[in-house]
Amino acid sequence: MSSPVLDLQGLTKTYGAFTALSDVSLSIRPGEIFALLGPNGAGKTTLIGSVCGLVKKTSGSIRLFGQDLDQDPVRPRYDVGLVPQEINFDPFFSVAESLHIQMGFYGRPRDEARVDEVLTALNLHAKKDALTRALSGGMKRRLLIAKALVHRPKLVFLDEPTAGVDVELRRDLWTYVRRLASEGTTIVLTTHYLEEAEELADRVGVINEGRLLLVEDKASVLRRFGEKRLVVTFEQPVAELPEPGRRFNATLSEDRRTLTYVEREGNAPAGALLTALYGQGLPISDVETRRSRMEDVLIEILRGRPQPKSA
Ligand SMILES: Nc1ncnc2c1ncn2[C@@H]1O[C@H](COP(=O)(O)OP(=O)(O)OP(=O)(O)O)[C@@H](O)[C@H]1O
Repeated sequence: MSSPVLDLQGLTKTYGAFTALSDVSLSIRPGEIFALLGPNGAGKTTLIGSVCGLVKKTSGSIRLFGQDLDQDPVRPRYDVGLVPQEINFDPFFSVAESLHIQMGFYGRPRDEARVDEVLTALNLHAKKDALTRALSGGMKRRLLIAKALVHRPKLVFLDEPTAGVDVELRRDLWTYVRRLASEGTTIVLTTHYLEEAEELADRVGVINEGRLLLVEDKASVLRRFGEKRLVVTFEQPVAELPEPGRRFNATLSEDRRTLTYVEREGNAPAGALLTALYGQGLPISDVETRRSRMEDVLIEILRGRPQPKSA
């Protein structure tokens, strides 16, 4: 496998007696979209800040593009972009000017075409000459993203990029993030919109109280921690749990009209039970299935279901 874009070993950050990050080891692969998930105060922003130079780590090592930041804290960071949680630009610059300043800040030459390209991609070109303070909240967020990307970083941190933005912008951003990743940019995303992680991520990491609990492919996490629930409603109450239901360990409601089956990894598929029930000729009035979402899965993990081996 190609060498990691970012490699953390034993990363720890303490504030006095408080430990914000505890012995975090994590490798981010080139071109992946990695979602770092966890509750408020888990340590996500502290981790990102340590890589971007906003937080001074207490111990451990950070290698960016193969280079140890203790040895060279500046050069590798030129290829990193950060979309911070908080809006932080000078209100007196125009949109275009703030992007030119950003490029200069990252040591890139002035490049009108690049600024136009990023503004167009983020649907902000019409506001090119507006002062940043005259932008709406959603436009300010687009500009934050434009600023993080204008210098063509190889690794981009998106720290809750869609907090407080409308559905349309969220969808636009997802499309854009996918495009960046398909072009080879590596993305690390934190979000409390778990649907966002479910949509975008290749892998997820779950962090809580400064400790990384799990790192795994998204599909595998959903499969292993998630479940599929099949609810079958019969037209009339049945005398007892029909035979296929007993075989599958399904349950019957008190009114004997509804059968529920929970399919977890390793169980027989819900479809097989449904086929068997139809085979019995019992009149069924409704069938409902529900698959766990990332939100359910995260709650399960944070509740401390037996931990699998991390990747
Ligand atoms: N400068 C600081 N001094 C003391 N404690 C801090 C400081 N910065 C962060 N912390 C603490 O470190 C912990 C981790 O904070 P962090 O901002 O990394 O969480 P987070 O996972 O990004 O949370 P959120 O989802 O709310 O943004 C929190 O308990 C926070 O209060």
